[in-house]
Amino acid sequence: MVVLSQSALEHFSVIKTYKPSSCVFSEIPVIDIKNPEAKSHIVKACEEYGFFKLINHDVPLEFMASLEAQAVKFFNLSQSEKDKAGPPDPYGYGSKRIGPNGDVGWIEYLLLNTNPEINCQKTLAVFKDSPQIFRSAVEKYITEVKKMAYEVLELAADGLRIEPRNVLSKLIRDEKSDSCFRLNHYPPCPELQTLSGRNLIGFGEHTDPQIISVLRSNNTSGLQICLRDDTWVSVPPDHSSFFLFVGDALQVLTNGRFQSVKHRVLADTMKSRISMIYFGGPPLNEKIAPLPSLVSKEEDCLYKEFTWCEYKYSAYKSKLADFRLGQFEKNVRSNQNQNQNQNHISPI
Ligand SMILES: C=C1C[C@]23C[C@@]1(O)CC[C@H]2[C@@]12CC[C@H](O)[C@@](C)(C(=O)O1)[C@H]2[C@@H]3C(=O)O
Ligand SMILES: O=C(O)CCC(=O)C(=O)O
Ligand SMILES: [Fe+2]
Repeated sequence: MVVLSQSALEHFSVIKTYKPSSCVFSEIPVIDIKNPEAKSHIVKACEEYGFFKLINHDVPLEFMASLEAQAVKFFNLSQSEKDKAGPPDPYGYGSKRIGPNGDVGWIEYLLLNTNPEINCQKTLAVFKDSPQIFRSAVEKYITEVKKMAYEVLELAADGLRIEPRNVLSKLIRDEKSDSCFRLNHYPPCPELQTLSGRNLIGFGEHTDPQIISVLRSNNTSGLQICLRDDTWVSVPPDHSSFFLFVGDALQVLTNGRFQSVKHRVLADTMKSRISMIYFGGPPLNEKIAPLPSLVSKEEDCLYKEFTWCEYKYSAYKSKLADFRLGQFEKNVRSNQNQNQNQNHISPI
């Protein structure tokens, strides 16, 4: 990614934030996956925040480190080399532009389908003499993270007392599951120092459309989540743990009992942030609707049924900050309420 002069920054969004010390998320739910009470802790965190930190997992730290090293190797290549893995369609390398509808951020990324057969040739080709090293680092990491995500969804089903316990996990375990994986790089932006009290958006606010997202980053901060009272809080980084996000599809499956969490990433002046995120999605033809065991009366059912393909299609027509679930609610909210993006983002 090319380093830009300050005048060139004007295409990006900046926001005013509170002093960093006053908005650190100190109450972040930390869940030990091996704790016998983990199932109820997961349910509580998904209800209250749609987000939690997971510790004591079995994903080997060396898998995280090897993949991070491969990501650094890729992002350190020249711009012209990286561009050979783009543009994202949606898979492949992208820089600054996120999605097809005009969103931009201080970011470059690689978006991959978790099925290695789909569309990753152009990315592998960039690794010239060592594509197999990159591919194996991605596969080893994803295999372990998926196992952990299945277990989390099974614990969530136990905590919700729904049966069978794989009712949620089977959706992302299916060999046709439409899951994807993203490596993000947020370069440092020294020019930010002159924009006192303002922050540059790395990845704009949004909810993830899938069932569950599992994020791991290096030790650089930047991730923020939006609490129920609409305040943004910074999540202290922890490179050996995972951060899990409830996605829109899980919100629908639980009839709104779990809520997808709005999150965003701010760029840092000095440090590079590298993150890797697994997005567990259902098969394209899977019908998504509130699970009958979580809806006591028909009139309490909050969402219309849709296929994952329909939701994904509509997501790709939306902008990052749009409230994508609105059109699938049974009692469609007014346009004004549907716009959740109430933060004041201004060009520089
Ligand atoms: C602006 C967009 C990028 C996105 C597709 C979309 O049209 C709206 C949802 C975005 C998002 C957010 C979570 C994941 O990073 C992602 C891969 C996804 O599934 O939905 C991205 C999409 C993308 O970058 O292609
Ligand atoms: O890079 C990060 O830390 C989060 C990015 C994110 O939310 C996403 O890729 O959907
Ligand atoms: Fe996200």
